[in-house]
Amino acid sequence: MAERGCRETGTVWAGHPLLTARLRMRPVGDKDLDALVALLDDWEVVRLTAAIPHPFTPADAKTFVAQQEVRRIEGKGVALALERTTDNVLIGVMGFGLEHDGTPELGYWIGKEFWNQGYATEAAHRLIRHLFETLGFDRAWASFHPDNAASKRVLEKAGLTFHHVDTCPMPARGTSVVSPVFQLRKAEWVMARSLRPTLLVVAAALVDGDGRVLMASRPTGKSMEGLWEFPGGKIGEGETPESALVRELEEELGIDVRESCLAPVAFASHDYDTFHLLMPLYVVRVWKGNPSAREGQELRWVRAQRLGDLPMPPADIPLVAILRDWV
Ligand SMILES: Nc1nc2c([nH]c(=O)n2[C@H]2C[C@H](O)[C@@H](COP(=O)(O)OP(=O)(O)OP(=O)(O)O)O2)c(=O)[nH]1
Repeated sequence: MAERGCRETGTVWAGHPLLTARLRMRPVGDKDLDALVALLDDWEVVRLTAAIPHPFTPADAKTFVAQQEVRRIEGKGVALALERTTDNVLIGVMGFGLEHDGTPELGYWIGKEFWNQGYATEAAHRLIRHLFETLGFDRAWASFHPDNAASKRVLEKAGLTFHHVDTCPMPARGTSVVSPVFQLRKAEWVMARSLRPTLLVVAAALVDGDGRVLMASRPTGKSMEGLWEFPGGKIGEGETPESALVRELEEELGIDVRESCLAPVAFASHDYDTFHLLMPLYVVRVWKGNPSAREGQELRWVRAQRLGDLPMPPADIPLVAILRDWV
């Protein structure tokens, strides 16, 4: 490990959940016991993993959670529950350990009903950023069973490449296997990230006479579907943020807003996996027409104090506290 990030040496967890577009990642705990058994007592999920017993019982889940707490406290590694933000459902676990050679080894599994939906890649992107940016590691690696093509794809999408092969023990299967070892260096990761575009989006907090804010659900089939966002959209070529917002509000909600009625109050600056989002937020208190859902979204008027109860894109979460003061 070269330099450390902004954390003390020996710390493997910064204390705050890691957020992705669809997931909240936080240490596993007792509240996950039932869900762990439900997802892991499944031969298809565990057959290519090294250390997960089969069958997987409630006692195994208790032992796992207790062991992970000790590892985290001792600074040896952390296992993060992958919780879906829209419904708080546990979909799998991803984490890392320093036991092998002091550099983080990634490990993960996803419950069968959540396979092939991009969750592991999404979580891996976020965990790698945590390792390099927050914890200051300069390399991460992972190995996988040679029959596990899905695991290989996840690592490749997260930017890891083949490094060497190694004999890996699989204690829970009573064997060992010659496995490919993939790795990613921080310098390569920084280079790949510098190629991502910055996406300019503009959004509005429409506030009614009762101090409620209009939120829109992201429609089915779009990224982050089901999360609640501020109406708005991408700033087109030749548009100012204000002219783009006036256009978007007409297209999405059928309302007529004057540029002079847009009050800039905050902005979001957020790293998504494939782009960086820069999004000014304007408060709008005056408009013509009744907002109606024109693009398949659901609309909801929400008191500013209750905005935090809605599942939102991670970029929007810091905006909620600011809006509470404004509205
Ligand atoms: N309008 C809006 N977009 C948001 C918010 N928070 C947030 O992360 N975004 C992201 C989601 C999208 O990636 C992008 C908005 O672009 P858009 O509204 O034109 O998006 P879209 O879903 O049609 O985009 P796409 O799937 O076609 O790329 O900004 C928000 O509060 N309001």
